[in-house]
Amino acid sequence: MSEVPLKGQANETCAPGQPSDPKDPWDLVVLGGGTAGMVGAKTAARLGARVLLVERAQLGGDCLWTGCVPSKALLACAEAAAGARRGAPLGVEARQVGVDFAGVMSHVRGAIGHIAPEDSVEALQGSGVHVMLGTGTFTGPRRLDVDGRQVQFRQALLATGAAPALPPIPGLLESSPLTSDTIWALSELPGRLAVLGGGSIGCELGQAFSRLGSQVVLVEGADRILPREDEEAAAVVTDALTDDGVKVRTGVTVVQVVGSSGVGGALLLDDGSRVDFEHLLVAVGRSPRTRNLGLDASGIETDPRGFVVVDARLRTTNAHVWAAGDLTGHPQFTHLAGVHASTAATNAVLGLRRKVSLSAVPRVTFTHPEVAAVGLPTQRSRDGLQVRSWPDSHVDRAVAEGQTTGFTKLVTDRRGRILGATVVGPRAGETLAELTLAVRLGLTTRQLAGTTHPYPTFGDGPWNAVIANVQDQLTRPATAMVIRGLRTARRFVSRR
Ligand SMILES: Cc1cc2nc3c(=O)[nH]c(=O)nc-3n(C[C@H](O)[C@H](O)[C@H](O)COP(=O)(O)OP(=O)(O)OC[C@H]3O[C@@H](n4cnc5c(N)ncnc54)[C@H](O)[C@@H]3O)c2cc1C
Ligand SMILES: NC(=O)c1ccc[n+]([C@@H]2O[C@H](COP(=O)([O-])OP(=O)(O)OC[C@H]3O[C@@H](n4cnc5c(N)ncnc54)[C@H](O)[C@@H]3O)[C@@H](O)[C@H]2O)c1
Repeated sequence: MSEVPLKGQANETCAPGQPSDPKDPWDLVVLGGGTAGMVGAKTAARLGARVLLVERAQLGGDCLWTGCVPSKALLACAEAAAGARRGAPLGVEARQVGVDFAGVMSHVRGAIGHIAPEDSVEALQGSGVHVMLGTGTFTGPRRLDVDGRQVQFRQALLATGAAPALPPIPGLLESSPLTSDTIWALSELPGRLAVLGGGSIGCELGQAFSRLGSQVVLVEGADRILPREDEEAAAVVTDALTDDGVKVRTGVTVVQVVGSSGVGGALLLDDGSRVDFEHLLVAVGRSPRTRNLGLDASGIETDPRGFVVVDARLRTTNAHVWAAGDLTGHPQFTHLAGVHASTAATNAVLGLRRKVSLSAVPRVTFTHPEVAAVGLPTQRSRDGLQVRSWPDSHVDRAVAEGQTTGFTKLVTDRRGRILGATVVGPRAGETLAELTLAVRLGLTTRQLAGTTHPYPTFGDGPWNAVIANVQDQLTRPATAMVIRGLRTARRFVSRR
C-alpha cells in the first residue's frame, strides 16, 4: 500500500491528513475510486467534510479503464469503418476499407489517456480529498483496515462496483474467456469472435468487432437480444447487427465450452449446433464486488445475489455506511452512479434525507442505431395509457442521411403526460434528453409540442410524436365538440 500525500498549502487547508487522534475519525471514508467513489468524495469535500478515499487499483474505475470510455472509443472506430462502407447509396464509394487494429487500439488508449488526468489522484487532492491506495476491508461498524492500517470513520460510502459475471457452464473457465475487463489487451483483431450475451455489452462490442472485420457470432439465451428493451427496438438492432455481418443466435443455451486457454475453441449449444471461435467474449451481466469486504463485521447486509441492501436514501443496514453505484443492485450506469454518490454523500455528511428515484433513469445502448429509453416500457398500451409511435422514415434529417430504420415511441396517460419513451436511431441518446426531463417533471405532450424544435434534426422524431399525440387528443368527442362550437361561433361572428 502506498499513501499518496497531499501537496501544497491550499490542499492542506481544505483536506487535512489522517487525524492523529483516533477519537477524531474521518468525516467520510469512501471505499472505491470509480465514478461513485470519486463523485461521493468530491461532493463531501465540497461540503467541508474531511474525506479519505481508499482505492485498491487506479482511480477512474470501470467507466474509464474498461467500460464506457474504451467501448465508446472502439465504437467510434467501428463507425468510421462502417460509415465508409455504407457510402455507396449516397454516391460515395470506398472500394477497400482497411482497418489497422493497432491504430484502433491506439485511439482507444488515447481516449482513456485524455480523460485520465480528470480522475487522477492529483485532481482529487485538488478537490480536497485525501487518497489512500490499498485494499479496504471493514473490521467493525466504524472501522476499516487498509492493508494493515486502521482507519476510523464517522460515516462511510461503499462504492466498490461490479465485475463481469461468469456463468457456471462446463469448460468455460478452462477456456479463459475474454470479458470486458480483459478484451482491451487484445493486440490483434480476432478472426472469429463468439460473444455470449446479447445485452448492452454483447451488442455494442459484437457489432463493433464485426464492423472492424471479425466474424462475430452472438449467442443470447433469451428469445431476443436486448430483452429489457422495447421489442421493436430489439428487432431494429437485430437487423442492424445482421447487416453488419453478426450472426445472431437467440433462444439457445450453451451446454459446454470446449477448447483451452488462448488456442480457440467452440460453444456447444443445446440444439446440437456448435459455434467455433478464436476468442470468446462473455457478457452476461455484472456481479457486485462485495466479497471479502468484511461486510459481516460491519453489519452490512447483502441480498441473495450479493448486492448491498440500501434504502431509498442509499443507507445500508449499518446506519453509518452508505452505498452507491453498481454494487447496489440498481441499474448499472455511470450517470446513476454519480447521482447515487452525490445523494448518499450529502445525506452522510449533512444528515439530510434525500432519496434517489429510479423512475426517470435514462439508458442507452450505443449500437448503430442507438436504443435510448426512459420511464415506463413502451412495448404496448396498458390500461388508460396510450403508446404513440413516429417512424424515422418521416423524419427529414433521417431521410437526408439515409438512415431511416429508427423510431420514437412514447407512452402517455390520458392527460398527455409523458411517462416513458424509447428512441431508436443515430444519436438517440442525445435525443432522449428532453424526454427524460419530460418524464422526470411530468411534462405533457402539449408542453413539448409547443416548444419550437430546430429543423432538421433527429429531435423531430420526438417532436412529431408529441404533436401526433396532441392531435389524437383533439379527436376525442368532448374536445372535438368544443372545437366545433368555437368554429361555428367564429363563423357566426365574422359574418356580421
Ligand atoms: C464495457 C462496458 C461499457 C459500459 N458502458 C457504459 C455506458 O456507455 N454508459 C454508462 O452509463 N455505463 C456504462 N457502463 C457501466 C459503468 O461502467 C458502471 O456503471 C460504472 O463504472 C459504475 O461505477 P462504480 O463507481 O459503481 O464502480 P467501479 O467503476 O467499478 O468502481 C469501483 C472501484 O472500487 C475499487 N475497489 C473494489 N474493491 C475495493 C476494495 N476492497 N478497496 C478499495 N477499492 C476497491 C475498484 O478497483 C474500482 O476502482 C459500462 C460498463 C462496461 C463494463
Ligand atoms: N451503454 C451502456 O450504458 C452500457 C454498456 C455496457 C454495459 N452497461 C452496463 O453493464 C451491465 C452489464 O452489461 P452486460 O451486457 O454484461 O449485461 P446485460 O444484463 O445488459 O445483458 C446480459 C445478457 O446476457 C444474457 N444471458 C445471461 N446469461 C446467459 C447465458 N448463460 N447464455 C446466453 N445469454 C445469457 C441475458 O439474457 C442478457 O440479454 C449492463 O446491465 C449495463 O448496466 C451499460
